[in-house]
Amino acid sequence: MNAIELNNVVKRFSNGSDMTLLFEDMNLTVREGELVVISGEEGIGKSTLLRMIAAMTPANKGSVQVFGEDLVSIRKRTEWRLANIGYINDEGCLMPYLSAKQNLLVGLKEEDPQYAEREKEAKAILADLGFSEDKFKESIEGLDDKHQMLATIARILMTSPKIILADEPTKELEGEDGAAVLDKLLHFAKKQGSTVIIVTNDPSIHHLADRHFTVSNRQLVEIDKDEQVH
Ligand SMILES: Nc1ncnc2c1ncn2[C@@H]1O[C@H](COP(=O)(O)OP(=O)(O)OP(=O)(O)O)[C@@H](O)[C@H]1O
Repeated sequence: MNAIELNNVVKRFSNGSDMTLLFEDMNLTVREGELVVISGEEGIGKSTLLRMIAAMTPANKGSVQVFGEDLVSIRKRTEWRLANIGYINDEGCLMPYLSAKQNLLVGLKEEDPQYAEREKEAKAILADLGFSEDKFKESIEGLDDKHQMLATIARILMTSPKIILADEPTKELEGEDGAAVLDKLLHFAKKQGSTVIIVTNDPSIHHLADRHFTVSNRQLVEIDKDEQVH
């Protein structure tokens, strides 16, 4: 089954008399479970593409479908997003004064019947991502960049999203740290059967992708694996 299908999409933004045309007759099909990487110059529309798939901004023309559902017809967007999409970026979706574990359990009270089960899951995810006991009790703002990003990923993984959209997830991390974080994310995504789109210009990630695209002439162009520079 196709997880994501964009057909003949036009996307533009108007700022007063200025108009930015980002995509024109753009098409993309991503199969369930696939890992797609998108790279390209700054300002070319990569984040906007992810935001269209997450129903955060609409296409001006054409259709965007996720698991066969046209995003135009979705009524409760926030609920739909929470149920289907895990969106990772460096703006962070975590509360800085809470610990990683508390962030994973936000919305649950200790007396809730499902608390114990969810707490077990949270601990297992954090431990798998390499958190030691004292690290997952540390407040988010007390963690280093790598563990902050891992905590963000853990929060997303707690919801077992069908689709993970990651916008430059390793931008703030140095070489090996970035690779280690990404390795964890991809390992979990595979385990959960999630479909993943990663926007990144980090060449060390490109070879991990099932398919790699860039944006050229307002369309997505697939880069042949053999042409990639490592
Ligand atoms: N909500 C908006 N209103 C107006 N213009 C916007 C809006 N969102 C994005 N843009 C413009 O669209 C262009 C593409 O932005 P986008 O963030 O999608 O690019 P990008 O390829 O992800 O670049 P970067 O690597 O800098 O994040 C930019 O010129 C940006 O200013």
